[in-house]
Amino acid sequence: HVTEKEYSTLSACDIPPRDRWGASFTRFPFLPRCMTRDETLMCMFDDVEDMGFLHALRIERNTLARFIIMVKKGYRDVPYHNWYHAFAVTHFCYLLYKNLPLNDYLTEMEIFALFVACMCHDLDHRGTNNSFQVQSQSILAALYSSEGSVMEQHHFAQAMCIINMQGSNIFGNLSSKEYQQVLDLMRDIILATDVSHHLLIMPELETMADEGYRGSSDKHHNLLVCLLMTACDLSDQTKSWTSTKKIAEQIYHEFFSQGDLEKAMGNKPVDMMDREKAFIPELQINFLEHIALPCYR
Ligand SMILES: COc1ccc(Cl)c(-c2nnc3c(C)nc4ccc(C(=O)NCC(C)C)cc4n23)c1
Ligand SMILES: [Mg+2]
Ligand SMILES: [Zn+2]
Repeated sequence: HVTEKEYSTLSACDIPPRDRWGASFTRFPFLPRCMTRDETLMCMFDDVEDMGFLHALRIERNTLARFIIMVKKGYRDVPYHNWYHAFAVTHFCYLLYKNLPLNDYLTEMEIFALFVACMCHDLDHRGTNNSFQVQSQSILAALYSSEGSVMEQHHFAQAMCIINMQGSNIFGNLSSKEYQQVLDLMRDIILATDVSHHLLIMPELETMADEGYRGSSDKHHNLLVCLLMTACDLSDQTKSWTSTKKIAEQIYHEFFSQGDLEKAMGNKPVDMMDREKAFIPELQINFLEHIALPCYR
């Protein structure tokens, strides 16, 4: 539920982002996590406005304001997968838009779907991963384990709940064809945030990088949006060392809490989630070497 007071402040004033946040706001070194919680809402609104999506997709300002507030409410207060993660990921998508010629490679609908998927991609995360859902026989595993990507299916379902709420359907003024298209894109992109999906498509991404991107290929469009989504999801790794190190601490806080839960349930956690076994520097070098660096390269 969003009160009139909450959304009216957000949708009221429109100052250009550079004037409000400074020139660094649109550059890759910008640290989105240095903003206050209230500023993140205005910043997210400015990102959408600055990309011209309000006009292009006929979104009413109050609808966008309510949507952003509902998405923020949809995140839990867990160490890493909280609202600030969603905000940092989404702002990086804006940085990609401002610093790279995305329009040469993707349609406007794909870019918009990517941006909204960034906002929603970890909705209602509990700080535990897919294997924990199955292991603990959680409600989400009961709902989704047959199709795999348990958490990612839940994140998408939560996004659809917000979209279907009166007053926050930012896709409400799209044609029925565009509406179906953007929801299909959202689903593909959010499901692609399952790290095992990224590992699966890495060979295809390397082939596409070697052979060159073909704008005429639907497959290449799909591979590129998935790659950019992962680039946004991992974007804390592209910032200053201080920031990156602080994020790693948040991540292992979540991982070790899951490991403690698994031990309490009589199960053996994987080393990276076992605070007695994990050696963070080595784990991080492996993650950066095999997943993060190849992604940005
Ligand atoms: C793209 O989806 C996700 C989902 C969840 C997380 Cl936490 C991350 C993520 N974002 N930043 C990081 C950093 C700095 N280190 C990480 C170290 C390990 C793993 C991990 O899941 N390893 C197991 C797997 C390879 C089988 C994820 C890490 N990670 C990305
Ligand atoms: Mg996720
Ligand atoms: Zn994420």
